Amino acid sequence: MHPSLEGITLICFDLDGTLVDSVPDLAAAVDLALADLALPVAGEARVRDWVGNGSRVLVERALTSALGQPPEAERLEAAHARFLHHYGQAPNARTRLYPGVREALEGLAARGLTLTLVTNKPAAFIAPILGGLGIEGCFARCLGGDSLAEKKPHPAPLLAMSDHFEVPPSRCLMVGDSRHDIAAGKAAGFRTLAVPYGYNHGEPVAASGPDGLVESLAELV
Ligand SMILES: O=C(O)COP(=O)(O)O
Ligand SMILES: [Mg+2]
Repeated sequence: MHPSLEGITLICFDLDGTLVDSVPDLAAAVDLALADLALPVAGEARVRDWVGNGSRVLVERALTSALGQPPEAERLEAAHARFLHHYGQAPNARTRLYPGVREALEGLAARGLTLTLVTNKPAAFIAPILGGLGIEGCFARCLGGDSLAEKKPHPAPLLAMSDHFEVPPSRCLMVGDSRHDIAAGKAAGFRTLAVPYGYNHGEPVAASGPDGLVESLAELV
């Protein structure tokens, strides 16, 4: 048993940058939204550093970069609506599971652990993405960035999982790629585990002080 799992019965997984490399499709939708507004496109490398705080903040960062200043509320709403439209058309065109993810999820579920998903991505995209990759059956419950009033780094969605499954936070593990996952996990009283290969605004996630770090989720099984 991996030391991070000792005493753990419930795991909350982050999605983008932890289970799936979704930046190619996120960047495509951001660029289509920018083009709709006759603004210069951003490209994958920059979008990678902007992911992590949900779709509205992603679009806000893209507009701020394109305009050289923060957007007005009306322009942000228009661009966000265009982003949601485009991303909804093809959330899975180039999105892929990271190596080891499928084996890890299946192995952990087979051991009787309760697996859940807590993403800052809008909830509407969760089922199409998990379904497209064939991993929807691994999760007992999923929450998106708009499922509750608060999203990560707030601990609310993690505590909602702990409450729902009646598992005390000390027996819960948050697994993620960004400082928002680690901060939410710490604030919820969960153990925290980081993966270094995802998106963390260009900084190493180890700087957030997770309880553990694995190069691949396959190490868990
Ligand atoms: O949509 C985002 O900004 C990030 O989503 P995540 O919480 O699954 O990493
Ligand atoms: Mg993430």
